[in-house]
This record gives sequence, C-alpha cells and structure tokens, in this order.
Amino acid sequence: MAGTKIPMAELTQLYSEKDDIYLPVLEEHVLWRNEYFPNISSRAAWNQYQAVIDDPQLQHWCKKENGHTQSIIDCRSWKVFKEAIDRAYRYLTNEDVALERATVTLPVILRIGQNIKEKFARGAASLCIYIRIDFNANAQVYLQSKERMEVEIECGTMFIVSGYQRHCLTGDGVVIAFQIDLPSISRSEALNKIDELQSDESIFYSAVAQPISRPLPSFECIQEKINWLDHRAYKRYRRLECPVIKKYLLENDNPQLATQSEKEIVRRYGNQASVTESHCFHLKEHISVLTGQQCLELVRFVDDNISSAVIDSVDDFPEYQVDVSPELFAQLVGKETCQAVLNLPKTLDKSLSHEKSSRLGYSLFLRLYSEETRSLIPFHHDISDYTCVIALNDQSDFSGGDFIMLNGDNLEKAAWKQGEALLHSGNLIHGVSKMNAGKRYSLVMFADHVE
Ligand SMILES: O=C(O)CCC(=O)C(=O)O
Ligand SMILES: [Fe+2]
Repeated sequence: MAGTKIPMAELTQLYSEKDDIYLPVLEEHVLWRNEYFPNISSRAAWNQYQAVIDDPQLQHWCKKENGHTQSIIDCRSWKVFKEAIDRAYRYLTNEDVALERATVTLPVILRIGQNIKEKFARGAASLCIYIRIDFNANAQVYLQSKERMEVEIECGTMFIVSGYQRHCLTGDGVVIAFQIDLPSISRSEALNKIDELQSDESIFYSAVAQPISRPLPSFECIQEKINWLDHRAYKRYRRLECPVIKKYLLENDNPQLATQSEKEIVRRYGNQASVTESHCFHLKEHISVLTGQQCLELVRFVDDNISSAVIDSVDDFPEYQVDVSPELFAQLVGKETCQAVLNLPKTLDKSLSHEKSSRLGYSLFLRLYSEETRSLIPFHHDISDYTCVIALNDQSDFSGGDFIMLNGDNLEKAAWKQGEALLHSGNLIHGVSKMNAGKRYSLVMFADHVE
C-alpha cells in the first residue's frame, strides 16, 4: 500500500483541465520553499480521529526502524486529508506548477514519540506533506531539516517541505504524512541516485531539469491558461490595485467621508456583471436574536470546527467558515431561536408571508475573521434574495473588521452588538474591512425563494 500513488486530480475537488498545461517554472522554486498552512484540521475532528486511532479493533501500528510507529489505517476519506489535498492543489496552481501527472501517495498516520531520534532523510517525491492532527496543547512536534531550520508543527496545521531537503520529525504527537510527486517539472529519481555528499542545491538543480520527452502544448492552450491565471490573480488582488478599496477596506479610513466618485467606484466594484443592477434594497439593523450564552456556544463551535480549504467566490481566498444545517443550528441554539432566525427575512419583506411562493431555502454558516485566517472580504453583493448577519462577539473584542455597506447614498459602518442581527436584501453592496487585532465571529444566513 505504501507504494500506491493516485493522480492528484482524482483526489482534489478543485481540479480544472486548465491546470494541466505546463508553464515555465518560477525563479524561487516552489519545490525548494517550505510552506505552512494553518487550520487544516480541527479539534472536533481530532475527537473522531482519536477514537478510530485508539480503537483496539482497528489499531494497526507498525514499528519503524527509528522507533516511530506508522499506522496503516486507511484515512483517505477523512476530511483532513481531503482538505489537505485541496489546499496543496490550490497552492501549487497559484504557484503555476503544472499538475499534469502529479500523483499523491496514500496517507499514513505517524505517531511521533518523545526521545526518538529519526535520521535526516530526503523524501521519495518532490514534496512531503505533514499534518498534525492531535490537539494535545502540552506536546510539541517539530520538523527539523539538516541545514535549514527547525519549525514547530502546531496542532491542526500542515507543513509542506521540499523532498529535496533532508528532514525529520521529532517531538510528541500524531501526524498524517503523504507525498506529492510532480513529474512534469521534476525527476524524483534524481533524489535517490545522488549520494549524500552532494549539496542540496546541486541535487535540486539536477532533479528539476525538464524531461525532454514532454510535448509542448499548443500556443492557444498556453494563451488560454495565461488569461485564466490573469483573471484569477485579478480577482484575488484587484483590491490592492484600487485606491478606494485600499482606503476603506485596508486602511480603515472613515467611510462617511467618501466622495461621490469614490462611492460610485465601490458600487461598481461590488457589482458583478452577471447580476442585474438594482438600487432598490432593504435593510434592517439591531434586531436582537441571540443571547450572550448562545453566542458563546456558537463561538466555541467555530473554534472547535474551523478549517478551510474551500475557496470563497468573492475573492478566491480560503473562506474560513463552518457550514451548519438548520437542524444543527437548532441543536446549537434551541428550536425556538432557530425558527426565529429562519423567519427573519419575512420581517424584511412583508409581502413574503402572503405570497404563495413564500417558502425559503437556507444556507447558514459561521465565519471567523482574524489577521491569521481570513482578514477581510472585499465589496460585493450576495447572490441570495435575503441575507442575515449576526454578530457573535462584541466589536470591543477586535479592531478593524467593520461591516461597511453602501446604504443608499451613504457609505457607512454598521455598528452592532453581540447577538444582534443585520438583515439585508442580497443586492446590498457590502464588505468587511481588514482585521487589525482580535477575532471576529459572525453567523451568516442566505435565504432564497424556492418554488
Ligand atoms: O461576516 C460578515 O459579516 C459578512 C460576510 C459576507 O458578506 C458574506 O459571506 O457574503
Ligand atoms: Fe456578503
């Protein structure tokens, strides 16, 4: 089983055929750099994994030479593995790495033991991935590389280390490990052939040499791919190019002082061409819906479950949200409160309760904003008929993170207290400004008419 490799495209949810076209490798090569990704797994997930790992019926730990134990429990279907693949996939496509013929080894679970000294070794593939899945705050796991560094792999985080680096894991904890091979830009066989005495640099350069047998893609293919990459980069970073967005979302300038032309820019920025423009919107603020205790419960739920591989359609960055079904929401806050929240859109649009087609479909999720996770959301409008946002903590808990909206002719910050809802029709243009400190938690509900 250890030798089994699966095409990466089969494992990720994010695959697009456009990723298959090779573009020249970057100067500062991704195959050399180490990369760190927070929130790949969560404390709540660990409770489930731990139960599987510790189940005496399933326990299958094999002793490796160095004393570490390696489990052959098949964890391919675990959420953490799927999320890790998606994050690695997203990272590599953003770095213009061709993923054609990229393969992933099956994940294994490593139990890292204290006082066990592993030998430094290169990976058997281009990239080695380690995800720490245990949530034992009193223990540490380190990744050491021979020449370069020692980094701590914190609970729930993923670390990608170049297979060209001699490295090992030390400390105490449970880690999922797998490797990615990138044959379109590397010759991993070079890893195993060249002897230890050669420098890492020379091994790297001989290993990433292009295989000459690779056919060149057509000019049209390359052009299409370049356009696609440009579009994606534009979507992600256009906020940095726009002085108005910079001013109000990144630098937290007072939006009420915005000039007419600045507001026009915000309006156009937030308007996706696909949606018909309408200046008629509804807004209702300061609706008290959740108690402090209920908010606390939801915040705890977010902390335990947050992990993010999914990409937000607004800006193409990881969304950092936890989806909750109405049923789960009812379990968390009680049936009565849940129903009250689900009914909120009806208070915005009186006609809704009389209409024949007044049935609503819902999508609910909990969001975390912080400097380390998602720190802002650019101006946009939602694709929902109605949106309800509930503040789960007080604005005094964080700085930055203002909900800024184009309320008619005013660009303004919404001020709302813990437990209060802000209700708006989906076409309201809004964004959240950059977080400067602390954590901001919100519950977002999209509601749509269903036939
Ligand atoms: O979390 C918030 O306050 C707003 C989120 C939002 O605008 C969205 O998810 O569409
Ligand atoms: Fe939104």
